[in-house]
Amino acid sequence: MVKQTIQIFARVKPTVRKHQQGIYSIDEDEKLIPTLEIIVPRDLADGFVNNKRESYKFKFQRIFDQAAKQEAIFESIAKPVAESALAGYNGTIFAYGQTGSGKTFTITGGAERYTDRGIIPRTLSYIFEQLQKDSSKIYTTHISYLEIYNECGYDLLDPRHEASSLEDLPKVTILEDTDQNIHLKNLSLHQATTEEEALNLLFLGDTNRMIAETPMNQASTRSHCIFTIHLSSKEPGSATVRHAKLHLVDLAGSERVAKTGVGGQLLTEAKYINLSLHYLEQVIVALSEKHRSHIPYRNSMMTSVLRDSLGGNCMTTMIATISLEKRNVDESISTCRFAQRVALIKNEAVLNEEIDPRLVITRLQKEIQELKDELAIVTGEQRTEGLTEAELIQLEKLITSFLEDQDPESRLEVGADMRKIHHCFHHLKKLLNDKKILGKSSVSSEIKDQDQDQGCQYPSKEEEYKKLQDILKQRDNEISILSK
Ligand SMILES: Nc1ncnc2c1ncn2[C@@H]1O[C@H](COP(=O)(O)OP(=O)(O)OP(=O)(O)O)[C@@H](O)[C@H]1O
Repeated sequence: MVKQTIQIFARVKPTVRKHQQGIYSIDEDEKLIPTLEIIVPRDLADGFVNNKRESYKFKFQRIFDQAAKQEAIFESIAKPVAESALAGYNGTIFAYGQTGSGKTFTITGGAERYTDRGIIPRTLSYIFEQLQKDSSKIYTTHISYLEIYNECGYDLLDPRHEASSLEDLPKVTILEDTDQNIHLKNLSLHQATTEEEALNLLFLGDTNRMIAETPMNQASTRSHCIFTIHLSSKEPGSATVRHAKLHLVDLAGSERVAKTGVGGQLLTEAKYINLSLHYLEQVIVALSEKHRSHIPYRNSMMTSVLRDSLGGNCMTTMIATISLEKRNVDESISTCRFAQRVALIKNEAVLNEEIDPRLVITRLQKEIQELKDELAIVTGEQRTEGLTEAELIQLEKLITSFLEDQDPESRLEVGADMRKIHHCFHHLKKLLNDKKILGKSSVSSEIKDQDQDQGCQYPSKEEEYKKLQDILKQRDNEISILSK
């Protein structure tokens, strides 16, 4: 078991104006815990952030400044989580921040340049590279991609390409079993055997997400997206299987409704988004308080789906995306505050190992068969039904490879089944009678036949015996003459 608090990282989005001096500073040396200091400009101090303080300090595991490359983000944040998932631990990486602060850029990446690839494609690439290297295990990878919009779940991997709005996609609902495990009904799981197949699924999901996006529903801003890599592994011949889920989550914009000042449909959306992020906050507050027995996971779909990631069996990482333009200072401060609370949550990740009942059944069936065979030999009770066509072919293959094997120690292993043993003897006899073998073994009789044709006579056993007796008698006579 690995006990760990949720790891928090901050990423500052590049500003349009190159020098946003005086708004923030990063101190990497302060007792070795990196600190982000946000300085509220004087003209804002009495405004949005209605507070006398001018400077706010927040601690993070690491802070990535504007120039940070996608590669560095992957190496420091996502790679360790992917490694744990490969070892059998659940993992979650979620990006949290206001609209436009770089959540999608960080999680999925930018479309313009290859180097802008985000955490999802890089993680897929890394995972498949590792799977290729490790031949000691058999791995299976499945992908699912869920979008949550206004408290409804949608399957983004619907392959029909018929969705013109989000509502056309299959609706995903939550089911809870008696052990309080969450199941997502209608969320399709797709096997990916190569990086390319997995990337195609990501592309399909992002396309469905874009198609379903209307001006009123700018999906990336107003919905939560959860891309999940389901990994399972087992050693050849073993019935123990390890499972791990790796959630890569792009949350909706975290800005507050009051400030956005929207109306109508957008207000409804903002209310929902706000509500689900509010519920996320409630869960996080409840988890960070000691002795809280009830955690309100069930209040929203997102917290239900991410239940294990928050205070459960998971290694979780949060990336606070921050836009430090003057007008975004107050939102950035609330993002950082949220992150500080998240950092208090303790998770306990366990190795998700289980015995696959199907593999156990197959192994036991084989064992039963072997025991039955042995018992039949011991008791003399033999199986009488004929061997199947497949069994006969298999036996003949075994005989051929046994005969071809140059190793004098090689054995013909057919198990303790008398039917198979008999068949082997029959087959060997047939081979012996085969022309080729007969040809070799009849050489001596052919020579004998030829000699007889030429008038040669071979002595019988009696004649040979008499001849030897004569020689013995002759030798005795010779010895007695010599001794005189
Ligand atoms: N680190 C970065 N480097 C370069 N461009 C960035 C970076 N972060 C964000 N951007 C750009 O800023 C814009 C907004 O970013 P993005 O869409 O990722 O924000 P978001 O937080 O996901 O917003 P939303 O809540 O609307 O989904 C995009 O054009 C993106 O390419």
